[in-house]
Amino acid sequence: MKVNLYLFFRALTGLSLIGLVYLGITFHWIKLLYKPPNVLDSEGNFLPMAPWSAPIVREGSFDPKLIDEIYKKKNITIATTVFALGKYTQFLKDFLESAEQNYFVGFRVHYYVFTDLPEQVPTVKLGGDHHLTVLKVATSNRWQEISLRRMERMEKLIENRLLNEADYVFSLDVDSKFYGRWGVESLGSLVGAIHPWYYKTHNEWFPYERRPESQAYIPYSEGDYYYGGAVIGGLVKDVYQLAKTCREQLDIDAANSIEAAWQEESHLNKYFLYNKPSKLLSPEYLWDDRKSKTPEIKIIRFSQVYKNYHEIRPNP
Ligand SMILES: CC(=O)N[C@H]1[C@@H](OP(=O)(O)OP(=O)(O)OC[C@H]2O[C@@H](n3ccc(=O)[nH]c3=O)[C@H](O)[C@@H]2O)O[C@H](CO)[C@H](O)[C@@H]1O
Ligand SMILES: [Mn+2]
Repeated sequence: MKVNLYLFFRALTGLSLIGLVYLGITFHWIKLLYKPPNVLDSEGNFLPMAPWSAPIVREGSFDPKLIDEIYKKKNITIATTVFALGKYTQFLKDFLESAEQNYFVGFRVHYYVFTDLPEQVPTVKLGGDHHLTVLKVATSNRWQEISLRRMERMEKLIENRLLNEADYVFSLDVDSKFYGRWGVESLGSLVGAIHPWYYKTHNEWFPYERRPESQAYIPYSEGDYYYGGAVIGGLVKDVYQLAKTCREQLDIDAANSIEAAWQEESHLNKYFLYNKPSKLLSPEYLWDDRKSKTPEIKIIRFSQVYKNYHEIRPNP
């Protein structure tokens, strides 16, 4: 009898422990450090701000004429890096032509086109005070490598040139097209764009890097927004810090033979988690042609164009 009671209590303790672990796993949101922010309000419109008082730029949050007047007096230069390696040179024409219709029209823009195929860079007529420099880089046979090496190349370009040549810098994906105004309203010291596929997703389900072995690791208990790797911007010195830090973290991962789930985008999200952007761009500034327009999107300004991954990437 005594033995049975003992066994009974042992079993009870064991089961309770299993139960607690199960509850712990199921409800790990209990451990959240803070309530994850929403992107939309109860009526389904974009909220005006992130909970650290950073504006979320969207249609209606600025007066284009007024804001242009303010910035005209500042005589600024906006550097823009764009990478087109291998078959991605085919995107340059639409990217540049649509940029010339919509991107910082009336302001000084300097595009830096990184490519392994300079002869394939199309000649596009640039508007007044828009300039373009082609920079030749080595070919790579892995798309992941091409994408993540953008951090290092941006870091070096800033070190060597941009500190003297520009005030702000944006890094943009080339497989994209401008459909609407993208202007000075997007400027800030550190700027990130909310990813079009994840702004209605709870932060537990964000595709952050979840393996603690990677420098891009973000635990399930943290995270506020999911930012797209296709748009990074800000003051030259702030973007320099970002690019340098991400490049260092990517190097550590490479030395440990680990590649984050979404390469530099994962490292960018880690950086933005602990160095919050001072301005967020709503998904108007980073849409996807494959995604139908939703009611909260009043205008699509910049969008990823459709591409057949198997045909254009050097490797699966
Ligand atoms: C919308 C968005 O946020 N997209 C991000 C996403 O997928 P994406 O599917 O948008 O990645 P992607 O194939 O467009 O590659 C990113 C960029 O790398 C360049 N490239 C890539 C392959 C190649 O053969 N040649 C070439 O030039 C090009 O500038 C391209 O725009 O995840 C990537 C992770 O690595 C990047 O963070 C992208 O920015
Ligand atoms: Mn892309």
